[in-house]
Amino acid sequence: MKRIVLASESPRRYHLLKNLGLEFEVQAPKIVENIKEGLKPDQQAVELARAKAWSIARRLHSGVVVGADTVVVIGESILGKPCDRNHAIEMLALLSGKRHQVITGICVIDCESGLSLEGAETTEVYFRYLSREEILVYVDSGEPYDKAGGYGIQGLGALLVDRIEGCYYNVVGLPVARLYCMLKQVGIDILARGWEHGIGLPRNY
Ligand SMILES: Cc1cn([C@H]2C[C@H](O)[C@@H](COP(=O)(O)OP(=O)(O)OP(=O)(O)O)O2)c(=O)[nH]c1=O
Repeated sequence: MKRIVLASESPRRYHLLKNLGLEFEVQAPKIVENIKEGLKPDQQAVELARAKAWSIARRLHSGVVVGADTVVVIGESILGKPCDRNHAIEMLALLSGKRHQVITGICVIDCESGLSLEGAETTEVYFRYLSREEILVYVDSGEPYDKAGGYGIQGLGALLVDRIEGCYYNVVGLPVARLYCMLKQVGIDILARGWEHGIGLPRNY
């Protein structure tokens, strides 16, 4: 069984993988998240996912490393995490009543063969019109700060979202179905592993 290393400090990515019944290790990626000029948003997300994965993979001789990076895109702007309260308020005001894209880049590296797979998944997210009051109350919940675009769809941020098109898990930071297909290409079948270990919903769920 190949060892899997998640190159991420994101608690969301950890829980999404854990929910699939996967055994894996976590190592914090060591990169400075510099955005290169001239790259399209999906290319930027992949570039950062690749840098995170390689920062761990270059020290390993075996196993498979997974890196990911999530950005929010609205028009020409790419939103990362807000740096302070005003920045969070600004981001949410920008997203209010509009459609934006959440893009997660993923990179999977098989350390033994050096094979590297990468891709970007896009989900369209439509926000409700948010009142100033709603934005302020939401920001003061503290939820926006460690999240791209300044919201978390998996938490109170669900109340800001009218609807989405595409993968929900992609918005939370890891498109698990896409990752499943990538891991299969390096010889890891999450579905079969979970089944072997009796992971899955109870019959009457
Ligand atoms: C839009 C959105 C983003 N996010 C999160 C997912 C990512 O963790 C984060 C974007 O930051 P990232 O830089 O992609 O990841 P990270 O810094 O949290 O973790 P690491 O680099 O160690 O892997 O925003 C949510 O949790 N919910 C949401 O609805």
